[in-house]
Amino acid sequence: MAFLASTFSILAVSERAVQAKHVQFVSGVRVATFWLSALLWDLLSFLVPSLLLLVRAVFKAFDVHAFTRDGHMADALLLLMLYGWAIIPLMYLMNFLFSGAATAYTRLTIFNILSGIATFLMVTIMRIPGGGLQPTPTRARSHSALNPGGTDAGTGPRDGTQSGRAHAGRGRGAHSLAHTDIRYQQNFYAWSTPGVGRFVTSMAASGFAYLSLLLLIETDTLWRLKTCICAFRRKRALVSGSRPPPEDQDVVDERSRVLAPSTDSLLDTPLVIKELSKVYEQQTPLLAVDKISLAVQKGECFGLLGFNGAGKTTTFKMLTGEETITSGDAFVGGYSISSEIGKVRQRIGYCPQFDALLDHMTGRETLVMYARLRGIPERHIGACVENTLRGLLLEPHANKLVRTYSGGNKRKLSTGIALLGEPSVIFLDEPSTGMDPVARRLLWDTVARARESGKAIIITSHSMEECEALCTRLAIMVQGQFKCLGSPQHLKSKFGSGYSLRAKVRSDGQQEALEEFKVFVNLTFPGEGHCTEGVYQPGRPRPWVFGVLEKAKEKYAVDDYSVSQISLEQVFLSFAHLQPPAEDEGP
Ligand SMILES: Nc1ncnc2c1ncn2[C@@H]1O[C@H](COP(=O)(O)OP(=O)(O)OP(=O)(O)O)[C@@H](O)[C@H]1O
Repeated sequence: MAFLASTFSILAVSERAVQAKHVQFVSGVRVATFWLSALLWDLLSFLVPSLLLLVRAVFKAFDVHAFTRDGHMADALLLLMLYGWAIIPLMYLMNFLFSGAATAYTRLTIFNILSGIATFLMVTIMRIPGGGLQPTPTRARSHSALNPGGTDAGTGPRDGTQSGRAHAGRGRGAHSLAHTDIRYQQNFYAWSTPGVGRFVTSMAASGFAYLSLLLLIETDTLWRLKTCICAFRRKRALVSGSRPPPEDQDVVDERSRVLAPSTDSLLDTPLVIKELSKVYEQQTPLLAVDKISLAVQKGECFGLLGFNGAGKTTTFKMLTGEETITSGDAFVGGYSISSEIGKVRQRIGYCPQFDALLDHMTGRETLVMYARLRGIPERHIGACVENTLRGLLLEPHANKLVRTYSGGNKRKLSTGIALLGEPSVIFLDEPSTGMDPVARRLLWDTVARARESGKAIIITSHSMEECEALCTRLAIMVQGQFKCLGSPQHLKSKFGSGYSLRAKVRSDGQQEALEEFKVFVNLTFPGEGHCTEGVYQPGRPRPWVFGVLEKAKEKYAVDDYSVSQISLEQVFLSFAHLQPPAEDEGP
C-alpha cells in the first residue's frame, strides 16, 4: 500500500514541475475541478488493487478470515478505500516538496513505509500490559490521526482483525474467547478497542483536512492572502522608492498615461500594468521587477527585450498568476490580477519559457484537451485543432507522443496551446527558441494573424529579427526596469543616432592596419559616434561619407564597407553597460 500510495504523487509532481498544471489553470481549469477529478480517478485506480487484495490475492491466499468471511469483505474494502481517501490527498499535498517525480516517488514510499511501521510499533508497544504506557487509546489516536499510513496500514487492520476474529468466534461461543486476550466486540465500527470506529473517523477526517488544505494552497483564497502578505511586506521590501534619474522620457510618458487619474481611455485596453514590482524573498532579497507600467492595446504586439535575468519571465509569471505580486497591480480586460486571478486566466493564453507539455499525450490529444478546457464547442474542436496543426507545420507529428518531439516542435505545440480559443491577451515567452528558419517564419505569420485579429500579444525574445518582424512597440528591460520604450523605428532613430558604418580591413595579420583605420574614422567623424567591435556609428548621415570612404579605401586597405541604418540589435547592445556583470559561476 505504501508503494501504491506514493505513485499518486508522480503525476502531481511532474505536472507542476513542467508547469503543465499552471498552463491548465491559465487555460480555464478551476483548481477544485483539477484536484477533485484527479482524486476521483486515483480513487478508482486505488479500488482495483484493493479489490484484488480482498478477492484474489493476499487476504484470500493467506486465508485471512477476519477480512473475507461473515460479510467483512465490505468492511475491509471500506477500510482500504478510506485509507485511499486519506493518503491520496496527503500525497498531493506533499508534491509541493519535490521538483522531480522519481525523487518524490522514492522518498514518499520510504515515508509511507516508515510512518506505517513506526505508528504500528508505537501503538503495539504502548499496548503491552505493564509497560507503563497505558492507557493507549488517546496517545495512539493522537499519533495515528494525522497519519493515514499508521491508521490503516498499522493499527486499523490489526484492530479490524481482532474485531473480525471476535465476530468469527461468536458462533463458537463467547466463553471460548475467555482463554485468549481477544475481547468480544459486538460492533465492528465501535469506538473502543478492538472496534475500528476511531480509525475510520480519523481517516475520513484526514482526507477532508488534506483536501481542504490542498485547495486552499491552490485557490484564489490563498492567492489573495499571499498577495495581502506581500503587500504588508512591501513596506520593508526592496522596491525602490524613487527612480534613479535620468529616466527615459518615453517610459515616463507611458507611466503618466497609465497612472493618470482619468483612465477612461484604458477601460477598453486588454492589458494594463501599473507599477508592478517583484521582490524574491531570500537571504538577500532580490528586486527582479521594479515598478513597471504599461498599457497594451488591441492589435498590438509588445516586445519585452532584456538580457538574461532582466526580469522578463518574472513579469510573465506575475501576469499569469504563477508568482505573487510584491507591489502594484495589473488588469486584464479590467480584472485585477491580485484579486480576480480566476477571471484573468479565462482571458489569457500563455506559452511559458519551458515547454509545459505532458509527454504521454500526442500533439493532437494535447490540443484537443486544451481546446476543451478553453470551452471551444465540441463541434468546432476538430477544425480548430487541424488549423493549429497546419498553421504550425505540426501535421506530420500530430499523432506522435510529445516525448518524441524535437525541441522546436515542442515550442510550436506550446505556442499553439497559447493561441487556442482566441484569448484576448497572449503571453509568449521566447516562443521561437530552437525553431528552424521555416518554422520561425510560419510562427511569425501565425502570431501576426492573431495580432491583426485584435489580440494583444506580449512576447519576449532574444531575436531582434523576430522583434522587428512582429512588435509594434517594445521595451528594453535592465535589472527589472524599462530603459526605453517605443516602436522599433522610434528606438532606432532615438538611440541609433543615424547610420552605422561597417568596414572590413585587409590587415594581413597586422593589427596596426586596423588601428590606423580606427584612428582615421575617429578623426573623420569626431564626436559623432562610437566604436563597438569594428562597427562605427557616425552620428549624422552625410552624403560625403561615401566619397571620404572611397578615397580611404586604398590607403587603409579597406576590402569592403557598408553604411546602413542602425539595427535594433545595436540599440539593444548600447544598454549592455547598464547590465551588472554576471556572477562568477566558478571553474
Ligand atoms: N524563484 C526565484 N527565486 C529567486 N530568484 C529568482 C527566481 N526566479 C527568478 N529569479 C531571479 O530573478 C531575476 C529575474 O529572472 P527572470 O527569470 O525573470 O529573468 P529573464 O529576464 O526572464 O531572463 P532570461 O532571459 O534568462 O529568461 C534573476 O536574477 C533570477 O535569478
